[in-house]
Amino acid sequence: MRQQQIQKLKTNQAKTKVEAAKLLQKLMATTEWQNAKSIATTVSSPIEVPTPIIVEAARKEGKKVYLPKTMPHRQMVFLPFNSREDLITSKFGIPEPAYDETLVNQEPDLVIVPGLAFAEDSNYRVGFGGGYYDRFLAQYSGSTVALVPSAMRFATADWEIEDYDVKIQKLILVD
Ligand SMILES: Nc1nc2c(c(=O)[nH]1)N(C=O)[C@@H](CNc1ccc(C(=O)N[C@@H](CCC(=O)O)C(=O)O)cc1)CN2
Ligand SMILES: Nc1ncnc2c1ncn2[C@@H]1O[C@H](COP(=O)(O)OP(=O)(O)OP(=O)(O)O)[C@@H](O)[C@H]1O
Repeated sequence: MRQQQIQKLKTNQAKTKVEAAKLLQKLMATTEWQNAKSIATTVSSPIEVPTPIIVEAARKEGKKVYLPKTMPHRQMVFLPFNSREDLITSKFGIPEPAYDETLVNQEPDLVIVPGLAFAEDSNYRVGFGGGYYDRFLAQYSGSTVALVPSAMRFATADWEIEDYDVKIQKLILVD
């Protein structure tokens, strides 16, 4: 399912990019966004919802922006995003902040959760399969949202839901 979905997202890259602007507008209208002083997002790959516009919007509103860094044992920590130049590309090809224990923040006010597919009726998701977000979200108590372009949207989960899967609090959908 994951491989099939990656292919679909590749085919729909241009459409996802167009929809991203609308998704950001809807995100900015939520109370979760408006109340957040700190937000966590990712450095998007080409098949994902582009995140530079999210970072820009957050900065403009004075919100602190955090990015994930993957750690041993499939752990993930969030570190401040200051400049593109400070990021180090991981072995998975994703630029990440450098590790600094004193800067880790595992409770940003709002986490924008990435994924490959989202179920509209249950808010369950499929990610890249590392289990990083499921492990993190099991410990996290703030707000979670996901930006869902049409290519990631499913009326219901046609995949297996596992015990460790964590629902996203709010899915932002295109009209
Ligand atoms: N843009 C973005 N950044 C992100 C995520 C994401 O979904 N999107 N993540 C969301 O979680 C984390 C990284 N997720 C990962 C998920 C899976 C694998 C993974 O399966 N790696 C394989 C090697 C690749 C392969 O299968 O060939 C492995 O560990 O064996 C790595 C990272 C943190 N950063
Ligand atoms: N809270 C957890 N504790 C221990 N193991 C976990 C936990 N959550 C997930 N896992 C393990 O991680 C593996 C990957 O999970 P899954 O396939 O749901 O990843 P994903 O949600 O698609 O990926 P990601 O969260 O990185 O985007 C599973 O094999 C599962 O056993």
